[in-house]
Amino acid sequence: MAADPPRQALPPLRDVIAAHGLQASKALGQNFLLDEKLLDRIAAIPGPLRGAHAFEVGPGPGGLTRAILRAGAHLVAVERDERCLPALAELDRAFPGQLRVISGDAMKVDARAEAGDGAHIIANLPYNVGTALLVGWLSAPWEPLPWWSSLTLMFQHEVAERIVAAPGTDHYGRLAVLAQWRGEARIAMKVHRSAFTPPPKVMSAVVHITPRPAPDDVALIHLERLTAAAFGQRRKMLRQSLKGLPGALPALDQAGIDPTRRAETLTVAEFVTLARIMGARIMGQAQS
Ligand SMILES: C[S@@+](CC[C@H](N)C(=O)[O-])C[C@H]1O[C@@H](n2cnc3c(N)ncnc32)[C@H](O)[C@@H]1O
Repeated sequence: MAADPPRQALPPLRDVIAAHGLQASKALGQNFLLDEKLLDRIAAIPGPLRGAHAFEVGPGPGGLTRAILRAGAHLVAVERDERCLPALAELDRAFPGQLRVISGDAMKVDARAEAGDGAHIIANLPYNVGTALLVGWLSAPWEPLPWWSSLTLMFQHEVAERIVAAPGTDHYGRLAVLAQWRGEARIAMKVHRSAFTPPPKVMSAVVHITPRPAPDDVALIHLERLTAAAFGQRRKMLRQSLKGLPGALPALDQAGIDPTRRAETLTVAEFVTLARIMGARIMGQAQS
């Protein structure tokens, strides 16, 4: 379906940055994307957005914001840098009724309350809070799905690799287990550093995550404790790294997992099985 034209012609993003004096701030992780074709491709990753709700962190001068609005979404965008607000107000006028901008820190905003259930989260994330925001969205209650429909998020390439990593690879760790327990995670697009203004030191990638229904008998807390202990000493055998975690060694035995294996060799399904057994044992002890 063709993209919605804005009600009034939009100036090129480079001119928006110049007109509003938006010198990029390193402290705010500002690396802007100005190529509108690239931005339209990113906004297309979640699938058709016409009439959908979307939530964006860090719209900045509004490049990705425009693309999401052109795709027909109703968007709530949270921006910490007040210098960007006039540029975003221009977008509000160009796409009337589609955009609501919240001036503030995304770490303190209740995204679910602001964007509503079913929203697609789409963002070129500031690198300093990107992982914390992701973990927050992945840790949201699953009932049996989370409140959001999908996550389309730009990270530094190394972080993207940690999210999608397979067992037995160097990047496999807590983030991979959490993301892949909760959803289907894939790298949807690699983005060269030269696409950004100013260019960051490293390459970037867009990760797309769609949620899968959570097994209702595994509590996040058990999976977190397990992966923290196991990957805290990732080169050690599980019988060593899990020694201090109550219930973990009997759970290994019950699951038939060789205690001489190392954390990085366990599949996400094996971690989930262990967490389920640990949780059941703790519940059983509490009831006896
Ligand atoms: C990588 S830039 C992306 C800008 C724009 N979306 C783009 O793609 O060109 C990150 C943006 O997040 C904003 N930001 C940084 N920390 C933030 C926070 N805690 N809450 C909300 N926005 C934040 C920055 O001001 C900046 O506009």
